[in-house]
Order: sequence, then structure tokens, then C-alpha cells
Amino acid sequence: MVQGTAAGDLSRAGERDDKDLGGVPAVTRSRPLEIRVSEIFGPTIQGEGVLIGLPTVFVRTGGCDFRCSWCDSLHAVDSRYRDEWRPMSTEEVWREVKNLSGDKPLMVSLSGGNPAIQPLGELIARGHGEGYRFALETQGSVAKDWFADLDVLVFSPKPPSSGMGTDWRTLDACLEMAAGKPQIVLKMIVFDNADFAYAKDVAARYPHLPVYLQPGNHTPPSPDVEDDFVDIDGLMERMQWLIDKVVEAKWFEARVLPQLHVMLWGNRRGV
Ligand SMILES: C[S@@+](CC[C@H](N)C(=O)[O-])C[C@H]1O[C@@H](n2cnc3c(N)ncnc32)[C@H](O)[C@@H]1O
Ligand SMILES: Nc1nc2[nH]cc(C(=O)O)c2c(=O)[nH]1
Ligand code: SF4
Ligand SMILES: [Mg+2]
Repeated sequence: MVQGTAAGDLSRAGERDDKDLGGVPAVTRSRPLEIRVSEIFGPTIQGEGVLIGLPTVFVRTGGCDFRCSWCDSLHAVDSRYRDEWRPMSTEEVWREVKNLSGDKPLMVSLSGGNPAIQPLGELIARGHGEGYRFALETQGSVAKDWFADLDVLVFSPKPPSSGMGTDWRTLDACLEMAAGKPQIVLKMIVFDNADFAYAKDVAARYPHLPVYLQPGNHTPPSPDVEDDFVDIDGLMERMQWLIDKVVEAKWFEARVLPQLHVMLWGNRRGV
């Protein structure tokens, strides 16, 4: 299907492969949009945030417009690993999801990398037709019109420790795109006091959104190292510190959750 959007339209960023001549598409797209996939795995449990514990298949897309200092999924971010990423049609991704779930509808989590830079609208429509549900994890740096078709949208704006900035206009645009159907939540990673203050600021800006706070994993995996060491004691200390902060601030609407999959399986991929 031809996506007839104007050049520079943020809602379609990353979906164009036609030559652009001053806003006039010179080549009509003749093949379906392809999704850049790093890995598809599951069912496992959702380890983070509002859907924690729910059996889920993950579609992790390749490529990200951010480079967080502590990213735990560099194999889906750093272009050094792009040889591992597969361009797949919606139908191919869909077949793999169905195969993994044994044809029984369940929650599909779209993560990455930044899945918002991939053409996922058709996949969501395809899955909905068969009773599957879709959650998206994104930092809120790219807005897409298909956000409105999701079931759950997890915004994870990045705190100071990540080394990334926040473009509030883009975050606002993402929220506007998603207005209506999806359940929208904030999931914020906290490593230190500055991150905690940032999380409070974001929550104050969007007071209608439920807040999930997640202690940062200071031992994220390196894609080049086999050893998947995780400092669980350190994670639990940070978790307790974060709970103390929440209680001290009387922030009684916030929920504090660990990364359950990291506690269970460490930094292993595909779980
Ligand atoms: C790998 S990201 C992919 C989706 C999207 N790019 C994003 O950041 O929301 C999925 C989730 O993992 C979180 N995350 C990444 N590295 C982490 C770390 N070292 N400790 C805790 N959470 C982390 C992100 O903040 C995000 O909420
Ligand atoms: N079990 C499990 N839960 C997760 N929640 C968010 C994940 C992610 O990397 O996006 C993730 C993941 O990789 N595994
Ligand atoms: S935005 Fe998400 S995937 Fe991208 S670098 Fe940050 S944590 Fe990793
Ligand atoms: Mg992860």
C-alpha cells in the first residue's frame, strides 16, 4: 500500500523508501513496507511496568534514534549489530508471532530499539483481526498515527542519567496521536536523585497518566560479552532506595517495580 504522506511528516518517519523530490514522491512503492527486526521471542512474562507478569511475545525492532548510556538492548540499537537485523514483511512477523503463541491470542509487546520508527500499523491491524493485543514501548521521540490503534502505550521518557534530552513537544505529539483507545502509562527509569526529580517533573506535566518507576540496571549486558552477570544485590539496594524516596516524597500514586525478568534470568536475551 502506498503511504501518501508529505515529506518530513513525523507520523510516518522511517516508513518512506521512495525518492523524494521536493515533497513529490517520484517512485510509487511497489513492495510492502518492511519491518526491521532484531529478535522475536516468547511467550515469556512481561517483566516490566503495568503489564508485569502477563504472558507476552516480544517483537524487538532494530534501530534507535537515541543512545542511552545504560541501554540494556544495545544489540537492537548500535548499528554495529545491524547485520543481525532482518527486514521482514508484516506477514512474516505475524507468522512468527502466531507460531510462537501456538495460534492462541495473547499480548504482543513491540519494543526495540525504538519501535516507533518502524511501520507497525499493518501488524497491529493484522493481529487485532485475530484477537491479539499490542503494547508498545517507546521513549516518545517519534509520533505515529498508528499509536491510536494500540491497546497499551508505555512511554519511557529518558532521565538525565541516560545522557539524552527530552523534546517535550514531541512527547506531547505522541500523546496526542495516542489519545482515545490505548491505555497510556509512564515508565521511568531511576538511577539517582536527578532521575527521581525528572520523573516527578514528567508526572506533574502529565498528571492523568499512571506512573511506574523502575530502578536502573547498572550492569546492563554488553552484546559482545557472553557473561550475563547482574548485580542483583545492587539492584535490590536501588529498589529499596527508590521506595524510600517515594515514601519520603509522599508520592503515593507512583508504583515501584523491579525488572522481574532480570531478577529471574539475568541479562540473558530472548527471555
Ligand atoms: C530497551 S527499551 C526499548 C524501547 C524504547 N526504546 C524505550 O526506551 O522505551 C525498553 C525499556 O527498557 C528500559 N531500560 C533500558 N535499559 C535499562 C537499564 N539499564 N535499566 C533499567 N531499564 C532499562 C527502557 O527505559 C525502556 O523502558
Ligand atoms: N521479559 C521481558 N520483559 C520485558 N519488558 C520490557 C522488555 C524490553 O526489553 O523491552 C523486556 C524483555 O526483554 N523481557
Ligand atoms: S531509547 Fe530505549 S532502545 Fe534506545 S537507547 Fe534508550 S533504552 Fe535503548
Ligand atoms: Mg529490556
